[in-house]
Amino acid sequence: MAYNILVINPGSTSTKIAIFADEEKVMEVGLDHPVSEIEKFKKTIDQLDFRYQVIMNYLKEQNYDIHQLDACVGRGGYLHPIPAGTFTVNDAIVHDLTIALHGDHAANLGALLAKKIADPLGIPAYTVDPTAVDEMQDVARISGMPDITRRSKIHALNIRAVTREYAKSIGKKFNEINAVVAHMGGGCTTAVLRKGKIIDMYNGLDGDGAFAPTRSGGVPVGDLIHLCYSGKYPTEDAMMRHAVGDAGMVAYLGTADMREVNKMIEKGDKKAALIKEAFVYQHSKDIAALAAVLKGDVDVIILTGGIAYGKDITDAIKSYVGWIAPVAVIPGEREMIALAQGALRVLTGEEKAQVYEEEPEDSNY
Ligand SMILES: Nc1ncnc2c1ncn2[C@@H]1O[C@H](COP(=O)(O)OP(=O)(O)O)[C@@H](O)[C@H]1O
Ligand SMILES: CCCC(=O)OP(=O)(O)O
Repeated sequence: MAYNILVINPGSTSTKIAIFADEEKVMEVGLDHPVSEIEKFKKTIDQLDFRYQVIMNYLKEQNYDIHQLDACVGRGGYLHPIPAGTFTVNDAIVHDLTIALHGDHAANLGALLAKKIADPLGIPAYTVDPTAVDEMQDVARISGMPDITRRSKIHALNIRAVTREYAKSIGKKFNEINAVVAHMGGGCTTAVLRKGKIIDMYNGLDGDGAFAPTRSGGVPVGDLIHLCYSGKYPTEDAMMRHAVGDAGMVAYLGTADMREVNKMIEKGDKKAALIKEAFVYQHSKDIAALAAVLKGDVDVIILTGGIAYGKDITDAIKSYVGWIAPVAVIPGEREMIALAQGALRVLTGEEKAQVYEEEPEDSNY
C-alpha cells in the first residue's frame, strides 16, 4: 500500500498543494490568492486560517477524503540554523514560525498548515530542508565585521533536489557531488555543495550576492549607510522593504517577471537589456566565486528556478562560467516532489525525523 502524502508549498500570492501516493503525484494545483485578499492581512501569520480554509475547500470540492492521508508535509521557512533533512513539526517549530522569530516569509506557513491539517487526523506533519538549513563551513561565516555573521538562508529544498536529480542522472550519489547551484526564481540564491553539503552561498536576502527580481543583493555598504540615514526611508521596515521586496529588477524596470523584461527588450528598451545583462553578469560572478571555494574541483554547475527556462539567459551564463565545469540546466523547481520524498523517507523508516529544539542560549544568530 502506498503512503498518501499532502504536500503544501505557500508562495507570496498562491499556495501550491499536491497529493502523492508514495512518489507518484496524483494531484497538484496552485491555489491563487488575489492580492485584494492577501493585502487584508497585516502579517504573513495572519493568513494562516485563510489559506487553511482555501486548501480544505479545494479538497472538499474535489471530493478528496482527507482521512486517506498518512502525513502532511509543508515547506519550511525561517527557523534557527538546522541541518538538512526532514523534521517533525513540533511545538518549537510552531512557536518560532508563528512569531516569525527568524524572519517573515510565506514559506513559514507551510509547516504550520501541515500541522493544522495533520493534528486532527492524528497523522504526522513534517517539513523538509527549510530555508534555514545551515551547513556552512566556519570560514564562510566571517563577514568582515565581528558583529555581523554571514548567515545561511537558501533555497535548500530545490537546490538539494536538483543536485540529487543531477547525481542520479550520471549514476552518482548525492553526497559524491561537488556542485555550484544557482537558483534563479522570484528569489535568487546560489550555493556551493561539497560532497552534498552546502558549505557556502550567496543568500540574496541579506544584501549578499546577485540581485533578484525584487531584491537588491549586495550593494556598496557606504552608500547603503548614507541611504539609511538620509531620512528617505524613515523606519527599519521601510528600509528593509526598499532592499528586499521593492529592489532588484522591479526597481529598475517596474516588473519582476523576466518574460516581461524580454518583451521590453524586443521593443528596443536599452535599459531593460542592460539590467538583464547585469542579472546574468552578477550571477556568473557569484558562480565563479563559489567555484573558487572548491578550488575549481567542480563536477557541475546547475542553473535552476523559473528564470532558468530562459535559454538565452542560461546560454549567456554558460558563456561566462562554462570553462569551470559542465553546466546543467534544470529549470523550474522540484520542491513538491522533494517535500513528498522527504516525508516518505521517514514514513518508510529510511530516515529518522529530526527534532527541532529551541534555539541554544549561546547562539549569536
Ligand atoms: N520562459 C521563461 N524565461 C525567462 N524567465 C522565466 C520564464 N518562465 C518563468 N520565468 C521567470 O521566473 C521567475 C519566477 O520564477 P519561479 O521559480 O517560478 O518563482 P517563485 O520563486 O515564485 O517560485 C519570474 O521572473 C518569471 O518571469
Ligand atoms: C532564502 C530563500 C528563501 C526565498 O527567497 O524564497 P522565495 O524565492 O520563495 O522568496
